[in-house]
Amino acid sequence: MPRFSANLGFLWPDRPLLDRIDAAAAAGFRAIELHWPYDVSAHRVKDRCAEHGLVLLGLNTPVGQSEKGEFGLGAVPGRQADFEVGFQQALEWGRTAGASVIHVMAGVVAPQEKHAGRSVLVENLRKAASRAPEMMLVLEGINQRDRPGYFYSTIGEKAEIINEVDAPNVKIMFDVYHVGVSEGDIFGKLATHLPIIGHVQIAAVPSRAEPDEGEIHYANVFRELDRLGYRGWVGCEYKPRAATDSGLGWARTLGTAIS
Ligand SMILES: O=C(O)[C@@H](O)C(=O)CO
Ligand SMILES: [Mg+2]
Repeated sequence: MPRFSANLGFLWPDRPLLDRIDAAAAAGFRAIELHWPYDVSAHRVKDRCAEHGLVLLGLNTPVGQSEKGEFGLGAVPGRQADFEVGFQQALEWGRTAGASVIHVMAGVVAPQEKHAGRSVLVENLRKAASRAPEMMLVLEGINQRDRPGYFYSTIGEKAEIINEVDAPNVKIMFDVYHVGVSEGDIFGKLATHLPIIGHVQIAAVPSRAEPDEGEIHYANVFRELDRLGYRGWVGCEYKPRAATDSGLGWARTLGTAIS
């Protein structure tokens, strides 16, 4: 069965980041992943993870100007210089904290700019990948219902970009929730793209709650990941229905364990 990581962007939202790390350890998680931890000291996060023996996986590049609707800058024409600054910030924070993964966020791109956005993203990724050879850079499609206009929502689009970038440390973040909402055929896509899948995330479809309700039977997804030989982490990136701890029973219901 998979190894689970607690996504502290969504789990234990009622407490500060360092307390969320304590909570993840107390719940039995052996790894954590973050969204945008930049207002917390990377040294303190590193120390707190070390206290609990937790692996810190990764974080996201900054969103840019969220008040203007930006949600990442990787594929946004004209914002290359700001992307570089943001990537450097993610890299420095991640290196200091001991992370090994950076989710390079592509961003929202107008339909008429998509063609240019693709070249921008490929170029940005090539530079980023060579600047951070020890990090795995992951690309995630976000479904159009949650984030209209996001640069990509399908696994195929990301696979094409990765092929074009042609760097060994650029991979897919396969968020089963987004794939389920956007296109389905989870097993087919896992099998086709397994060699370039660097990280997996889960949540119920369509609610994005604990992975024990809705359209996807996650016990089967976990078995399929095992059958395919996936050896990476599975990030629990769901929005708890109520208190995070009271919802953790999903693991036992699905025949697995958090740790
Ligand atoms: O799926 C998501 O939304 C996240 O993985 C993310 O990093 C951006 O919000
Ligand atoms: Mg995700």
